[in-house]
Amino acid sequence: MKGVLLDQGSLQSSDLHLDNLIGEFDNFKAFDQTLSGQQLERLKGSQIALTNKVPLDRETLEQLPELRLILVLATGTNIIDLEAASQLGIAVCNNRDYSTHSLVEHTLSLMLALARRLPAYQQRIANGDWQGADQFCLLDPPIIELHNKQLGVIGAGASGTRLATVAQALGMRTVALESNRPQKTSTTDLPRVSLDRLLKESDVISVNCPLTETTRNLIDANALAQMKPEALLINTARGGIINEADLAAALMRGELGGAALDVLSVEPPRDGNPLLDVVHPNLIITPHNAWGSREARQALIDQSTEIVRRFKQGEVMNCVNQPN
Ligand SMILES: NC(=O)C1=CN([C@@H]2O[C@H](COP(=O)(O)OP(=O)(O)OC[C@H]3O[C@@H](n4cnc5c(N)ncnc54)[C@H](O)[C@@H]3O)[C@@H](O)[C@H]2O)C=CC1
Ligand SMILES: O=C(O)C(=O)CO
Repeated sequence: MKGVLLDQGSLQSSDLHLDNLIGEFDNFKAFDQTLSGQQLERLKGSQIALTNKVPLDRETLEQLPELRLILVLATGTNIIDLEAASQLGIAVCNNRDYSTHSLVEHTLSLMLALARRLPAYQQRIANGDWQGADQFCLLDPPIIELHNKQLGVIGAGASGTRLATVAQALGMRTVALESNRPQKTSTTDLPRVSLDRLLKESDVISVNCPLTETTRNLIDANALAQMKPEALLINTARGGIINEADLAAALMRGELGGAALDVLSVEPPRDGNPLLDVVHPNLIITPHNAWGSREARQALIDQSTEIVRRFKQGEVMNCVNQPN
């Protein structure tokens, strides 16, 4: 079995054990980075393509008759043309629940930093405001206490439910918007609500769903207008779920309490992004590294190894499409 990993550099794998994964292949080749247009030449003759964020479109897949499996080294599979893969009989598998602790710890940091207005206070100290103050403390801008506030999670899967549990420990009420059947989230602690109710009633909103044609631009100008003026919005899922121009405009008009984003619609944002130009006292942007603890990255490699091992035995684990 020949496998090609297109973007090993994205894993920062020097502190990881890759031997078991590589050992599953007769022939394994890894590239640090694969630029647009290089996918076809690199994947020719391989049965398994491994990719974290290198896209695989229909045109490329149609020219890879030997490809049997695309193993996405991530949970989000929006970089793959799933319909084309299905039609061409190529299975697409993802990694599940590998980074939940890392992602939720990151999201919690963002939520607390927004509520405590850490970016604004850091800036005020850098400006010398505390040093020259009349009183022993600064209390402007106002601090939000999360206890008794409502967290609304969009997507009650691995990360959304874990985040809700952690938020409950802070004394937050939690609700969820979830498209799946009610098994995972039928507890009274995480009642399901409509998008309208979640937007109108939540003090903190966290996006934890995949980017699909249904969720693209889910949070647009209309959705932002429904949110409380002091609401905090966090997105650790995918950039395209929030309309970035609409969010930038809402922030600049002062219509939102703050926002924290770990993901942008184009990454890295080489050509800029409307949100990178926003000057706002309560905006935090992190470089898509919520998943990136060493533990999570090793779990990703270990789960991928298991997927390849089972695939060789004829079982398709974590399949996200319906290959013909
Ligand atoms: N920033 C980062 O480092 C990371 C980002 N992610 C992103 O976060 C997303 C969520 O991750 P997990 O919670 O682990 O995935 P998951 O698959 O366990 O949960 C996603 C949930 O969203 C639900 N969902 C799908 N469409 C929906 C819709 N239209 N409305 C409401 N709910 C919907 C699903 O039914 C599922 O329960 C991933 O798809 C990925 O794009 C995941 C890991 C790390
Ligand atoms: O797992 C994911 O979906 C991520 O975005 C991390 O690469």
